[in-house]
Amino acid sequence: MSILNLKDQSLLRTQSYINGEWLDADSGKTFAVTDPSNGREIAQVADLGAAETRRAIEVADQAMQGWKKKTAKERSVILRKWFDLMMENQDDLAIIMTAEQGKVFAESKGEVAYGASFVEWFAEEAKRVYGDVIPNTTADRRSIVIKQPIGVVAAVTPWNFPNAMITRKAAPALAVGCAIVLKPAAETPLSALALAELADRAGIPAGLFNVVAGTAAPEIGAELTSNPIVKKFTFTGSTPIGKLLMQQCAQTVKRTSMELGGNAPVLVFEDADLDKAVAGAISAKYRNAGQTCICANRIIVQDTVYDAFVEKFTAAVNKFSLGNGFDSATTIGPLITAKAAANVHALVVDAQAKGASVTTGGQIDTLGEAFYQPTVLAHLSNNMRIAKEEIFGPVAPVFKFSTEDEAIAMANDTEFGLASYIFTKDISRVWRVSEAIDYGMVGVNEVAISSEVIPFGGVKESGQGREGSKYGLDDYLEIKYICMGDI
Ligand SMILES: NC(=O)c1ccc[n+]([C@@H]2O[C@H](COP(=O)([O-])OP(=O)(O)OC[C@H]3O[C@@H](n4cnc5c(N)ncnc54)[C@H](O)[C@@H]3O)[C@@H](O)[C@H]2O)c1
Ligand SMILES: O=C[C@H](O)CS(=O)(=O)O
Repeated sequence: MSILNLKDQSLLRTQSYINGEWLDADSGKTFAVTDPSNGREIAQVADLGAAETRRAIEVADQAMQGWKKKTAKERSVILRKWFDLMMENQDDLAIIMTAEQGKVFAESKGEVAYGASFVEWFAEEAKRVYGDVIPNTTADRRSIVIKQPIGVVAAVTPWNFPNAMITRKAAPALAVGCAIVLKPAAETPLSALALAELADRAGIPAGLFNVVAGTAAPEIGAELTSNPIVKKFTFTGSTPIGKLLMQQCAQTVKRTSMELGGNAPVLVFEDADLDKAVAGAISAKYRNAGQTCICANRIIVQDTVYDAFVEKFTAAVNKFSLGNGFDSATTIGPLITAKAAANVHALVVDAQAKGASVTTGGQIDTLGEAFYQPTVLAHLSNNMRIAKEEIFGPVAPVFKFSTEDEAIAMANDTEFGLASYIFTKDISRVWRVSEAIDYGMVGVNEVAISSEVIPFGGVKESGQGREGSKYGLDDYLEIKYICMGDI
């Protein structure tokens, strides 16, 4: 009996979806999915492993042979139906997401729409996969370029966006004619399985979209990264795991896409609109309780406006309401686990021990061990762990700089390079700083930078490849050059 009050209870799937069928684990084992806000069990989910993963890859290869021969328009029509079904079931998908991931319900609804937008976008982009006719160097031949689906795709995704991180991969892969085998995070499999249910209803043929849920991530991952049938491996998650999986893919020379960790700076210059900068930094820091890859990880403010910024920012943080994501009064939910909250607290304790001051928050909340108080730290220094590590929680360290060159140096003093944000009214400074900082994405006086139409991705150890936008198809296509003689 489900504890979730869904309009359509059949969206709550607990078996994996392989070759168009709902399957238990070979072992019969299951694992618990729990609500982070109270530890209550939501469901027992079939706990699959490497053997089932291998079978999923094999059926994906078979299913792809027919799918890739369909026209882009035929694939587009089916993907559009998947989009329509996601939006028709937005509330139920959001209930499932808040229950297993903890995010505020309004954010869950937003993520479902965001996830659906990738399906809508790539249903259209599929019809614009163009080739080239190359003006040749000799008159007796013609050279053309065509683009073809890369092959069976394997995907591994994180718990923090349990819908959108899946469709951001599955939609372009399916759009160009690939099949995909997905391993979602064990913390949030129900969102992935609900997507599979809707894919089935949309008429996505059996074997094309396969979801293998399980707790044996290393074993499932080993199969996905080593099986020679898999031609593309796409990962969204932490940088350490991304590096490991890239190494595993090397043995079969798989093409990889990596969407990894971040350490986003927010640079606030003295000429910025301070209220706009505070509002932007608040949004960039505390979305999803600070558990996004592009969250503000270091807020870096010019010394002449530092005290005013900290005062305004702290006042805004004190307006947050910590609580259960289903409570309409809640503006910040729990972290994914008690361990996550303890990890965040360790960063705060380390900073305080090295001289940081807490202007608000700074503790695991009495609401429960997964609840971390919205926190602001001032008087930071570069020797603190929080200056270098991805916080992944609702803690805002506010650093100070004096000159533009110092701000750029501080922003670049990290192995990460995903998102960054600049607040200034000086248009010359916008260009100087945007071009000087080493990041895949730069928000200028704006932090809501993500959508399906933009190339999302990072540089350095934040990953490789881009998801979304017209560039998002490239990761799932191979270029073929054909030279035609006897002209
Ligand atoms: N760049 C982006 O677009 C983006 C988006 C979301 C999250 N992230 C990053 O993801 C991290 C948070 O997510 P997380 O905690 O789920 O990350 P994680 O790396 O711990 O796990 C991500 C996925 O990898 C799986 N995994 C873990 N170990 C594995 C192994 N040995 N073999 C195969 N699979 C394995 C997990 O089960 C999960 O499905 C943060 O670093 C965040 O910045 C990046
Ligand atoms: O956490 C990573 C997500 O990609 C963030 S966003 O929702 O795409 O901005």
